[in-house]
Amino acid sequence: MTDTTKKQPTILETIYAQRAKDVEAAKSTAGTTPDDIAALLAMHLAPPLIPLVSRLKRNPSSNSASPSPSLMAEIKRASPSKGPIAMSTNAAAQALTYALSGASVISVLTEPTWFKGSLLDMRLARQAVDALPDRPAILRKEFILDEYQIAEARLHGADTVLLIVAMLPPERLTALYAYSLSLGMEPLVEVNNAREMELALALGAKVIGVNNRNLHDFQVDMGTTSRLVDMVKERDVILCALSGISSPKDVQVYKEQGVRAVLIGEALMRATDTSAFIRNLLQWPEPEPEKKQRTWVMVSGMKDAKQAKLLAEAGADLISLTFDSNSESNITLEEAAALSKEIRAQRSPSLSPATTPPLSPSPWLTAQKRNLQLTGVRPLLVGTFRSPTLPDILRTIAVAQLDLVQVDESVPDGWIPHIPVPVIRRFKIGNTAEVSRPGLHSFALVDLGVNGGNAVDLKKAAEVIQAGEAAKWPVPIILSGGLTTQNIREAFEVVAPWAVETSVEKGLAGDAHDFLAAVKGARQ
Ligand SMILES: O=C(O)c1ccccc1NCC(=O)[C@H](O)[C@H](O)COP(=O)(O)O
Repeated sequence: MTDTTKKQPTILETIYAQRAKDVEAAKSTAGTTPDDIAALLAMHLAPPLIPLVSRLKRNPSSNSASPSPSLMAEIKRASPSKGPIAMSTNAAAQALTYALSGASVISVLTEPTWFKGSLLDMRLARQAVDALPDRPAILRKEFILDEYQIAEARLHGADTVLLIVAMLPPERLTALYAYSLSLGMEPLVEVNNAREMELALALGAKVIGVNNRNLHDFQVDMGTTSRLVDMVKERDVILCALSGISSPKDVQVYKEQGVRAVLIGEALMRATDTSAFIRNLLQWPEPEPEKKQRTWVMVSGMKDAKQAKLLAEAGADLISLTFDSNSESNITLEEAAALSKEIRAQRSPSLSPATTPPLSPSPWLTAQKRNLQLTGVRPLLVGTFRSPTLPDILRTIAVAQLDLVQVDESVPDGWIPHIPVPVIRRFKIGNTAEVSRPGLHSFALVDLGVNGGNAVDLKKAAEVIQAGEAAKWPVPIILSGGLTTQNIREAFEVVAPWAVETSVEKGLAGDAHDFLAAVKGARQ
């Protein structure tokens, strides 16, 4: 017979009990014991952190006169209250979409039984956004009851963790809060009523989320946040509203009350056009369309400073010196140093204050291109290497004061982080799978593999660009090989590259000048 006097556990109590068991199992598994996790943290295997508080203060509207709240966008496949929501979600792809839509935080549910999440999801979400110039913070959204889960979170790439006041005895809450801070992570402290808010404030929490959902009975009351707003007024606290938010009206009400961030799961997971949905929900401005920039020109094989100056005056943006003893264009270190000195003395960078456009979310190569364009210094000096050693590259950069280097496939990826200037990686047209890999080379040169005059397959190069960086940004490439005064207009029409490359053959600049003139004529 069932004992009807015995109180049924709430969902929060049930999840707590299961997570306590899960933590014990993980702690007693060889390889993931607390000592193992501590050793891995001591080896600095956890990726670098970003601070939650300052990241939460930045969003696509934060420079406007009346900024809207920031977004904590949640990856939520399922939930105890709704069951399956979006089971086929790819956490990495979803994270990238959120990041490029302007989210300040990506909240990843890592609980497997009711929410169908995992630490792997969180790790992949982190990896997917890692190379973005202003990546969102990663929140481990979990039922945290033990320091072990916080250490695990940090190791797997979290910048912050959730602490639910309703679930933790006050001394546990205090200990977990302090432990999270000791690992550099300011937690998101979740409350649901005034008593819990007092506890969170007493803790000194800087980021407090009011959950509109009562985690014991699933009831969502959108007034929960509004009722607690006054308790944080005049305090150095970022107040966030969590749960049940699905319309611009919901956000507008919170904005007027001084709520600085909203955490949204289900509504985002069900949106068909996530970016448009987010912009409308938060009333963020449309991203400014990329201003059409003139196509850049790189002139390679330069050996003569006077020639370089004339070509720069004629519009060359990048002047490349070849370091390849098998090439006729090879330049010695001494010659390169002298040429570099002359070019540097002649170039006059604009000293007027930089016009810095507002930071808008964009993927890696697009951001590198934009940053280079913003330098305003022309021409930039490139060192082009064939089969170099790393010390060769480093010494040449130092002696010839190069602004960029160009390397071919012989250079291992692992060297690139050791090269102190941006790297252009040369890809042969049939072998372009890695062109848009983020976080390594800053620029991609796609070589059509044809010498001037022969027919070039422009369609293949167009496909590389259209394959898209992070799906929808055209991949900015430097198009090289077989470009002539005759086919440059067609190359612009069919491929629309960010930059094109030509070379000075046998020290004669005539062709390059003609090429630059043809580029000028062909630019739309
Ligand atoms: O969402 C649930 O059903 C739930 C049940 C029990 C404990 C926690 C639960 N959700 C966690 C959350 O706090 C939400 O995922 C989060 O605030 C986003 O809410 P929503 O925008 O309503 O998906």
